[in-house]
Amino acid sequence: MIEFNSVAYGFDDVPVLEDLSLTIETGEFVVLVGPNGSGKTTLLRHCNGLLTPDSGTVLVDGTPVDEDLIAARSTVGMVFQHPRDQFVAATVGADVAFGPENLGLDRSAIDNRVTAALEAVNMADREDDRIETLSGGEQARVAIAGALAMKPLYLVLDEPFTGLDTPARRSVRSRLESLSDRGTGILLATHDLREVRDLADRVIGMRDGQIIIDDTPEQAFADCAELAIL
Ligand SMILES: Nc1ncnc2c1ncn2[C@@H]1O[C@H](COP(=O)(O)OP(=O)(O)OP(=O)(O)O)[C@@H](O)[C@H]1O
Repeated sequence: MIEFNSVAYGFDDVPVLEDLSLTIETGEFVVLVGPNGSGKTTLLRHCNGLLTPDSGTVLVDGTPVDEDLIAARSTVGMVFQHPRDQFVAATVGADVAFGPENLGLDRSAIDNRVTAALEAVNMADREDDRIETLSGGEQARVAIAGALAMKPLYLVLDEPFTGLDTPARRSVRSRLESLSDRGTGILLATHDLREVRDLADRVIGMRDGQIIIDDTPEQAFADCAELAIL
């Protein structure tokens, strides 16, 4: 379970999140929507300690994130908005191996994780490909594989469809669907609720750093239209 308890956060004393409380259950598929600047990315970055609350707490499976960053980062995988900014190596295999290598695993365990993560995103046998030669959709899937290689219980994705063409969106979407089916909790921020409405268990709508909708996809879709937050 990822828990936000009365979290407040500001940049340079400008408040962004205010008294925000939220619980995401293990295995849930939660979609986060809201206008530009409503605080979605800021919220997501608290899930694995990239940002620390000014007040309040964020807990992952009961442990405050800032008390055990390694545990939080192994449990919560993060896929950023522009996958290109996330890559640390020139080839697919080396990039996906980077996280497990930092866990100090032995080579065969690392290789197994890389193979499984690439299989999960339909990129098996592409380990030697150079990242710069991949399409946008393939890069998005490699970024997801990099997070999966840490065997996270939760996957947090910030606008994973941005800049992708239709086939690539479909492909990322179907990967997320199968991960969710296999029990990975997913928290995904998007501008386009339609894209993932049928995958979501629950939709959270934000405005001005606060949660104003927390409902089933059907109800939330209607509320988003009414509140003009999409
Ligand atoms: N590094 C930063 N320094 C100062 N202000 C920031 C920083 N990052 C975000 N902000 C501000 O915090 C507010 C929330 O931004 P955030 O990126 O969390 O919103 P968002 O809902 O993810 O927006 P978008 O949909 O455009 O990505 C905005 O007013 C933004 O300008």
